Amino acid sequence: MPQTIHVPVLEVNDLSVAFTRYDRGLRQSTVEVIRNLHLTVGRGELLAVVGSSGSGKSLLAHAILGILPDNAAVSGTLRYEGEPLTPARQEALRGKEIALVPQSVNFLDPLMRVGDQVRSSVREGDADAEVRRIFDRYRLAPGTERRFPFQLSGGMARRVLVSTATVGGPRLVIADEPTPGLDPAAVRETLSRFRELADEGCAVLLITHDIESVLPFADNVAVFYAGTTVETAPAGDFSGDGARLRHPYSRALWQALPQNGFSPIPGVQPHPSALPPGCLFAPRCAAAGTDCSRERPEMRELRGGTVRCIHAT
Ligand SMILES: Nc1ncnc2c1ncn2[C@@H]1O[C@H](COP(=O)(O)OP(=O)(O)OP(=O)(O)O)[C@@H](O)[C@H]1O
Ligand code: NI
Repeated sequence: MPQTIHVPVLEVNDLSVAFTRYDRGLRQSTVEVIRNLHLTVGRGELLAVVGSSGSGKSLLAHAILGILPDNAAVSGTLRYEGEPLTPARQEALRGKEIALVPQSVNFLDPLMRVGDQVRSSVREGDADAEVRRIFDRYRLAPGTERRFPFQLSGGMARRVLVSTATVGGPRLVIADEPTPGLDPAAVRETLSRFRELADEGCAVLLITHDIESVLPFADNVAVFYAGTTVETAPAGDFSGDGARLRHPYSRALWQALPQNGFSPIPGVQPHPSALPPGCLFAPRCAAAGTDCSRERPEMRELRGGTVRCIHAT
């Protein structure tokens, strides 16, 4: 028997995303908003991506799908099922094998009945039957098909977005903040659906602010800070006082939760156009020494996860 080689569904290696701005007349400046970003998601894995607003989570999703605006320059490598994810492949797979649950319900076409929107994402089989099957799965009543987006509640619109993304049987689902504005029961319900997709063999990348809600459903967590990953950890490492976490920022995020004492982190995340030298978190880090400001720490493996901090043990 040939040995099974474990290839991740998605591999992101040294990704960077920069935007070119034309300030005034011919003056042009480039701002790098994502850099040195690494992550992998495997079959059956739910990877939660957490980090504060503006840390680059949505841009990562858009880079994977190939839907960044024209003034964005991307470098690094993306691999899907072991093969480079070229723009042509992104276009061919987008909305099919690779599906996005977008951050905003405004992605629904306001002038199109929701049944038609979901139907257009069906890949094989009887389209009407597939739409009924997926609506049933996400507890959307049959009459929902004929409604327009403005006739849906926020929670229903979210479930329509999930239906659209999953009706075609994707192998990689990227959900960008799929639960804002939902009550706690609806949040758990939505997250358990993503867990189900992972259990069926899908690779799921779930972007969220709500680290606490996602933990029971996630296998691993990638922590973003100022446009890069500072740590990847098994979800179980987010527990107790956070001692098992590797990066001071992950620990700070964890300790900022109300049930963990609500200790806020002093300072703010640096703007992409004014990054500090060395470690990006150093100016806010209680454990930082002068050595932290010398160079950008490399991502390294540590205790079953990865970390970008020279002092982590
Ligand atoms: N089209 C653009 N041109 C220039 N800068 C941009 C553009 N889109 C996003 N950015 C910048 O890139 C950074 C990352 O944005 P992104 O939307 O990925 O953050 P996010 O982590 O998804 O935040 P949130 O949690 O608020 O959704 C921000 O500083 C943002 O201002
Ligand atoms: Ni976002």
